[in-house]
Amino acid sequence: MRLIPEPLNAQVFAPFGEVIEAGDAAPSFFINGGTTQRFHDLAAVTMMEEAEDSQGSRPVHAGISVFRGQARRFPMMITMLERHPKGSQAFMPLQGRPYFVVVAPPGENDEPDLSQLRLFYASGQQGVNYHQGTWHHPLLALEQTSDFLVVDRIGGGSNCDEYPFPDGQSYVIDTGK
Ligand SMILES: NC(=O)N[C@@H](O)C(=O)O
Ligand code: NI
Repeated sequence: MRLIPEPLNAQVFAPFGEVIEAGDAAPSFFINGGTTQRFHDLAAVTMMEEAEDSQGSRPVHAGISVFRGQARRFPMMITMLERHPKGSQAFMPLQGRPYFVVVAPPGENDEPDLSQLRLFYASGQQGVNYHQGTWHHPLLALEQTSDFLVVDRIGGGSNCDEYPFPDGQSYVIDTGK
């Protein structure tokens, strides 16, 4: 089955997370004597604490990392999704390059509802913050190797559930170029 890319905006992405974008619709105010416009609280970082029994591990914190994603080749077969049940995960492009986002809503089951699978085209000015538990495909950089600032939970316990699609069930994504 082929997934059709949809333009990304805060409304359509709301079931999956937030869009991080310094646009006209974003709440903002001026600080630093009017020299800086603060686009305020665009997304929430959520994290679950350590399990009681995790001895000696570093305290849970929101880590800031850089992901250097290699350009994917298209058309591409999507055969799995993952989720982070203990924390949110945010991606912000650092070089203004577009990327694809594949998501399915979070839920109580151990499997995503693939009937609600969505493909979004994110511009190079849009970041995404996946809600805790939102099913998503790992980073899908387009065109060229691209750097992304990533904010997610660093801490103990298992925080990455992977779901390989059942045999014979796969989805094709393409840039249409
Ligand atoms: N595994 C990892 O750190 N990256 C994924 O979570 C991803 O969403 O790219
Ligand atoms: Ni992830």
